[in-house]
Amino acid sequence: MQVLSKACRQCREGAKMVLFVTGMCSKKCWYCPISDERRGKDRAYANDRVIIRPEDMIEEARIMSALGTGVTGGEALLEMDRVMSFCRLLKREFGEEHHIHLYTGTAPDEECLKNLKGLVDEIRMHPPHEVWKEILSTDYIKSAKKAKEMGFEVTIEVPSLPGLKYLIPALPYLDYMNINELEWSETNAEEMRIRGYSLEDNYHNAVPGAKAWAEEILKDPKVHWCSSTFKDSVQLRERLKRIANNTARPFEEITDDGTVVYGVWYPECDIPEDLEEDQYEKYDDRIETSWWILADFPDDFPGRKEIIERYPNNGMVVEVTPL
Ligand SMILES: C[S@@+](CC[C@H](N)C(=O)[O-])C[C@H]1O[C@@H](n2cnc3c(N)ncnc32)[C@H](O)[C@@H]1O
Ligand code: SF4
Repeated sequence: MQVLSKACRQCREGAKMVLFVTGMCSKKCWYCPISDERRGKDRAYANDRVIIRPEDMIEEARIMSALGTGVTGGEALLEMDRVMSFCRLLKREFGEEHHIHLYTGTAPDEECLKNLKGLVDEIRMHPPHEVWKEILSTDYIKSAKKAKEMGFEVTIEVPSLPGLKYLIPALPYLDYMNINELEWSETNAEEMRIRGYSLEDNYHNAVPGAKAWAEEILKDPKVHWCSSTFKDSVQLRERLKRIANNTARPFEEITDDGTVVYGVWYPECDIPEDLEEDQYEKYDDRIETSWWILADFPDDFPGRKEIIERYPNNGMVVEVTPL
């Protein structure tokens, strides 16, 4: 039976915050999907929120009721002090049980692991594609052995590329292996085309054939396949639902996609007396209330009316429907 890591289980529930420590990285993986907006910039984000002060990160974790955090980048370990102080803060605020896994393209040595001990629960290494063939003679295996000895959970996570079978001998040194469906992005598109890869369709950023490369290694129960649709839809949707449950106003409806829906009325008369106070919010030019009140009783609300669907907590507007 497949064994799923704690980090992956929390991610599936939308309960893992993504902590992007820095966009800096000295490696040049041709398939790296990091966006131009983030790549090479020393700026930190908690999910999509820029971190100006550490409290921004705590606020983001709180708003989604995060049970854990995935520390990523760029190369997070280039900013060791920042990683340590962010993780320390998260553990202090949310308790030891707040599960932290850290992505790295490096093979952390003993000194680095000592710094992370007690702050990070799982080390998730990404040996670049060009070393897969000789994986057993790389520092990634040395690092995996040391990390396990020190009590970390140890995972290798790589994108699905030809040659995954070369990683099979690494499995005994690991707790888990994660194969990400190869993801197409604006920043790796040119390199993908050079290698003859194409885009599945206009709606998904998956590359056809990527699952077939993983077929053999996936027979091992330690190995987990993470599809790009899963990342784009399930993970995001579940996180939005958690944020919506914490932030939606009493008159907002939470959808199965984790968005919120409400009505907007630009009034041409006074607010009807039977509209209870917690059922609306008043602004200079408009009233926001339940969408169905405006849709079911249009004559009680003369003036322009519309239904808004948006990401929770004042997020991006998805749809505006005039009534
Ligand atoms: C983008 S990296 C950033 C963190 C760190 N620099 C590293 O390489 O692990 C995060 C994860 O994405 C994976 N990855 C890299 N390129 C990918 C691609 N094109 N599609 C899917 N996953 C990819 C890596 O294996 C790694 O596990
Ligand atoms: S190590 Fe990670 S962030 Fe750096 S180039 Fe490779 S995939 Fe991108």
